Amino acid sequence: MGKSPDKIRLGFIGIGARGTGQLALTLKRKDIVVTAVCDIDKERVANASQMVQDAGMPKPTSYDNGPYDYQKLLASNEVDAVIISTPWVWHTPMAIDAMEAKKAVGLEVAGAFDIQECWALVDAYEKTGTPFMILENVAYRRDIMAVLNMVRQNLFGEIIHMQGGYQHDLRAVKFNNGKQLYGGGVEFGEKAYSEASWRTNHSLNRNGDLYPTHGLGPVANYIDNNRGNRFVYLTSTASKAKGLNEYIVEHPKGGKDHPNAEVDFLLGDVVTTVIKCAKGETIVLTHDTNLPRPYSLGFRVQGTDGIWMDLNDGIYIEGKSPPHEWEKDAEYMKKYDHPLWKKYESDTEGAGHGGMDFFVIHAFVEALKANEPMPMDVYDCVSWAAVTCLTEQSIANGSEPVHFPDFTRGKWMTRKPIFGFDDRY
Ligand SMILES: NC(=O)c1ccc[n+]([C@@H]2O[C@H](COP(=O)([O-])OP(=O)(O)OC[C@H]3O[C@@H](n4cnc5c(N)ncnc54)[C@H](O)[C@@H]3O)[C@@H](O)[C@H]2O)c1
Repeated sequence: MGKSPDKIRLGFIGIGARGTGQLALTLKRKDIVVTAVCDIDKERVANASQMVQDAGMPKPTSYDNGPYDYQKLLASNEVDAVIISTPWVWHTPMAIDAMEAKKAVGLEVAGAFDIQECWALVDAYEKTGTPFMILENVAYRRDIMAVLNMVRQNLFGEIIHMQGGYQHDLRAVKFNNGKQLYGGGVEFGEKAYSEASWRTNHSLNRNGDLYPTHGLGPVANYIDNNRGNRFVYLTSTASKAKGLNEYIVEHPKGGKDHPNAEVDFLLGDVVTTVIKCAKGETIVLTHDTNLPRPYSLGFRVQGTDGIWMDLNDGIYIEGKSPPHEWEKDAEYMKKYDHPLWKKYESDTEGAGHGGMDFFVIHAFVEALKANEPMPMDVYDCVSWAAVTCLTEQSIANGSEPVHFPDFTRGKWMTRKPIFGFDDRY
């Protein structure tokens, strides 16, 4: 990969809300140097460049010359790896171009548009052998990793059923006034800023689970997806779509006469999906981003000996817990705390989303330095992301069952689980 002896030379493609956060985290590390920054927004590039210099690194090369300037960054020999944090339509072309240019890829999360796109990612990875990691941060949440320990130590017995989802009131993310990140107006598309300028269009035109990985990635690791198990088929059902319209009509900057009050959003407010796995488990996945609600990913893990849920911080283990009563999970969380969290707790301070964002960058960089497989790889990425286009298909056809392709081409039967087994990353 042509890396410098002890430092990975990183380029950032897309330095908006998420990319800036990832950049700030990365700049705290002594084993990376940020050599290139790229965005179509010149201000964001200038800001990122300044952040890099303020961290004591040399001025990175700026790529801000339009939507394809990232290809120049990829062609340069000043980067070993890239972090891609762009709008969803760019993920696959950028990741494929990066793999072909032999730049290791850390890719932000998204859902897929179609199955061909998923295969194109797999093919590029298999053809080039370039390291690829999907940056699914929730997999590293502290309770999620403690429960991974519990699952592996058989606390719940044989796993039967799991739940998770993206249950996050995004109304103030999907609409703003074109000037600020969250809220302040009911504009989307060209008149809006950050995610409201692109993400909301997906709610307008698509009906499916648009953001599956935060809910699915963590539980997929519990059942060794693509490593002894795999998703076989799903069925999906969408509720009616009302929340976004109501938000526009009731917003002080909106109202029933605002042009956006006429817009018909296709995305059902609550999309519920059931995934059936090869080893017989079921997973219920929820996408719920258009209605008032507190944030909760709604995890549940249930086996022949017990159950855990995050919503009530509750656990019940038959024979250990008082009969038919939830116990609070705090003691279990301490007892089963994952070695990674014990080891790196102090490094997680200030990292986003309760510290879990530290681990996802950490894993990417450490696996690269060690020249070892990424803990969440291209097969994980596509099997989770495929949920989006498969749910669109299921919903469009009256909740019909839709089969997952076997993206591993049979290797799921022999691949060994690696996520969370290593106390380095
Ligand atoms: N893992 C997480 O917790 C998490 C949190 C937030 C966002 N995300 C993901 O991160 C990604 C980015 O989201 P965001 O919130 O930063 O959005 P954003 O709109 O704030 O940032 C996207 C950036 O990409 C830039 N861009 C667009 N086209 C480009 C191109 N062709 N070349 C270079 N730059 C380009 C935009 O100018 C913008 O600065 C999305 O996939 C989103 O789902 C993940």
